[in-house]
Amino acid sequence: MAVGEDWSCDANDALHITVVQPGDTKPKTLSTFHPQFTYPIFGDDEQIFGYKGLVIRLRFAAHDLRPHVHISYDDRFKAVDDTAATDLLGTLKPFIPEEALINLPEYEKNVQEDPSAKDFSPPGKLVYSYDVDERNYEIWAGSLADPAVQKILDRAQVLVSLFIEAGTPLDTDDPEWSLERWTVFFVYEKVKPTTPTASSYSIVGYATTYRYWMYQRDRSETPVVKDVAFPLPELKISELPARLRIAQFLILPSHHRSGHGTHLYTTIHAFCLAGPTITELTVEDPNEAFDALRDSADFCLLRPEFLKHNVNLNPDPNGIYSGKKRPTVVPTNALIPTQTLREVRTAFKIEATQFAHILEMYLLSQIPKSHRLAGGTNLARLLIKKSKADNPDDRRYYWWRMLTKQRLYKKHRELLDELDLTDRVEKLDDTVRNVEEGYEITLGALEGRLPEPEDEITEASSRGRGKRKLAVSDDEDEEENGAEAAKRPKV
Ligand SMILES: CC(=O)SCCNC(=O)CCNC(=O)[C@H](O)C(C)(C)COP(=O)(O)OP(=O)(O)OC[C@H]1O[C@@H](n2cnc3c(N)ncnc32)[C@H](O)[C@@H]1OP(=O)(O)O
Repeated sequence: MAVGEDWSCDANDALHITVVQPGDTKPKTLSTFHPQFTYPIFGDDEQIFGYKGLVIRLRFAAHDLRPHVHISYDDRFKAVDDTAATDLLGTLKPFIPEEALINLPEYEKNVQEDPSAKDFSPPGKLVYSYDVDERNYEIWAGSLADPAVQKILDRAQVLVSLFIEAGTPLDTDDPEWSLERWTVFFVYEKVKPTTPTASSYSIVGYATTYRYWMYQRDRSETPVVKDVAFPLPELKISELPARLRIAQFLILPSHHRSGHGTHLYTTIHAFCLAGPTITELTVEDPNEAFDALRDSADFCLLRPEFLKHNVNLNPDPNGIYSGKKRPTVVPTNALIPTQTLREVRTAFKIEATQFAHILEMYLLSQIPKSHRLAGGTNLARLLIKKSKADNPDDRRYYWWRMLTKQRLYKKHRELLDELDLTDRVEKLDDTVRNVEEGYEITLGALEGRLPEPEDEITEASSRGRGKRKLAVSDDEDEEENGAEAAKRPKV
């Protein structure tokens, strides 16, 4: 319909997100950017009907995220029968706090003359400080049961719909015991105040995390019906064994690719390590960019441990398979030190699938590139020679593919078993190749950035963490298939 085409505009272009701070006489813009998505607000087509020259400006004060919505346009479609311009305020209202709807001069006055700005400090406790390019940043963490945390989070929530695909804002009206499960991390830049009354904090990003009860069955005990006194003693959620799950993770576009996401992630991981009842760190629906960030961070974290323990693939597992006899199973325990790896995984509280990815990536990196697909190795030849290849690095690469295939097969067994043998083999081959290519991208990005192995071993030793066992054993499957396994789209 011609009317519709003329009067429609792209919602992502129309929406401008602006971070403001006090200026000489009125608030000034610190940064401005467009959202990545608007479909949760304006529908799948991300189109707004009925305006020409539409600008929806969503302002946030840099320190406390005080919000404001301002709508302007050159022309508006006059309603014809049932066809009318989108009700912008009505559409936006469920996503923004009521306080954002005051008039612009009043908002600007509130920001410019905010009497509490000078003494503002982010909610929660300061947990980490760092510098990037001679600018100072701080990470603060607080419970969602804290009204100060809730206030900033409520103001920030619309950003979830605008930047995190399939992300949904949290319900901060939940009962207190439930809110207490949540810890929110805020990243702020420590800035020179722009006016004598302005704040010295400017938002960079934030993440929400929650404790997720972890069922742990003591297999040595036979379940029995117990005679317990009623009522039961009150349980404190913080005292129960739990996984910590990252729900929403966001760095404002004006601060992307400066390492803030990595600092935020490693701070959350450190919080997880310090929590005596937290057993593991997991992530809810990570996207590709987050996976890349997490893989690099976890690789840098675990590599010194792997080096310290001389983790590598045994090219001659037990010596028995290199002879004439062809192995019928992947000799996992003879290929990698599963006991040590389980200890490392437990000590570092890394979720099983993620640990397997990092381990595979590390083992791959220990094979010289010329013996990997990325370095042009002769795969067809290797697939004939298999574990009997002459060169130990070729055998390592052969076993690397087998180990990775074993994990992939266990993970996708149901799906793969539906295929006939030829298709199954082909599918697994394709998948292992995709996985390998993904690892090569991360390894390539890290190349030149990692310290020398000797320096890393010293660093790992001085950290002195505990240990136990992992890998691609059947026990791991049980953990992965539990309701608590992270929903990773990655294989
Ligand atoms: C659980 C969830 O919430 S999943 C959703 C995650 N959040 C979002 O997607 C919201 C919008 N995006 C963001 O907030 C940010 O882009 C983040 C959180 C994904 C990344 O934050 P940043 O501060 O830019 O990450 P950081 O600078 O630490 O980058 C670390 C590494 O992650 C990877 N990475 C970061 N962003 C991207 C990207 N867009 N695409 C691919 N890789 C990326 C890179 O390997 C990068 O290292 P490099 O810059 O040296 O190449």
